[in-house]
Amino acid sequence: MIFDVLTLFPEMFDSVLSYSILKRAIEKGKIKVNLINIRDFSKDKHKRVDDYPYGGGPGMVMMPQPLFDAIEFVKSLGNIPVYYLGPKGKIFNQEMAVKMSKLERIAFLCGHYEGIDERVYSAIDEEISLGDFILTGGEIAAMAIIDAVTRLIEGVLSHPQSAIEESFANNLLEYPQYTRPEFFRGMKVPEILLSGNHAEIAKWRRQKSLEITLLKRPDLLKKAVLTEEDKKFLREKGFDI
Ligand SMILES: C[S@@+](CC[C@H](N)C(=O)[O-])C[C@H]1O[C@@H](n2cnc3c(N)ncnc32)[C@H](O)[C@@H]1O
Repeated sequence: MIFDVLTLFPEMFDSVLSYSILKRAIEKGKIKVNLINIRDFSKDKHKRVDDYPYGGGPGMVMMPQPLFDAIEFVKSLGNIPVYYLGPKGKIFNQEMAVKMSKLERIAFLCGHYEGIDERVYSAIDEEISLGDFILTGGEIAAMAIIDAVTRLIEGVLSHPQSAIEESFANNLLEYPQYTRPEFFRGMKVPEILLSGNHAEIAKWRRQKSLEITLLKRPDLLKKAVLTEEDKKFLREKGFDI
């Protein structure tokens, strides 16, 4: 899968792409991150990409010309959806990550300063937000999304089961995980996990997953695919289903 990233700060991506799963995904040829510097598209003799907002107000706004040209360059490479990363967009989630992971190529436009000239919205496909807060630029949001999507691409994780069991995969939060030692500061690993009884462990994990989701994110349960046994368990815990 190819990610095209339109940014004023391509160097910001260096460290994130040089470690762990993203590094290995690049080495294995599973993903390619094509960093495109928006400044290269500026027709201004000083390579300016921002200007003062009409009507006054603080900060600078990214000018339409370099952004339109950069987006049109990406579009000339193929049928590539261009997502603007901005706080007014649909909030990113695992379902969107799964959909994106099935695409061959996708582009992200990272804003900066006070954001982009409103007319640029006519050139993008959709705006995606990382959450209800303001970032300095879209770069960190693009990195987060690239990371979440890459994990879902076949052959990227050495244990593909991880992506299936992780939180949000089925609109349930993941069950609790433990590792060595068995005892730590008076806290003991649940006995069932030491039993070697895989069927009972699977049952315990499923119930814990339901319990944690009920406690921390009951909103997710409405979208989760639940068995009759799950529903019975949740009813016993007082959930109206
Ligand atoms: C400082 S923000 C501009 C915020 C803008 N003035 C507003 O109030 O909506 C600069 C850039 O950061 C990015 N950004 C900020 N918050 C974001 C979020 N929650 N998700 C994704 N990108 C975000 C956008 O690309 C935006 O153009």
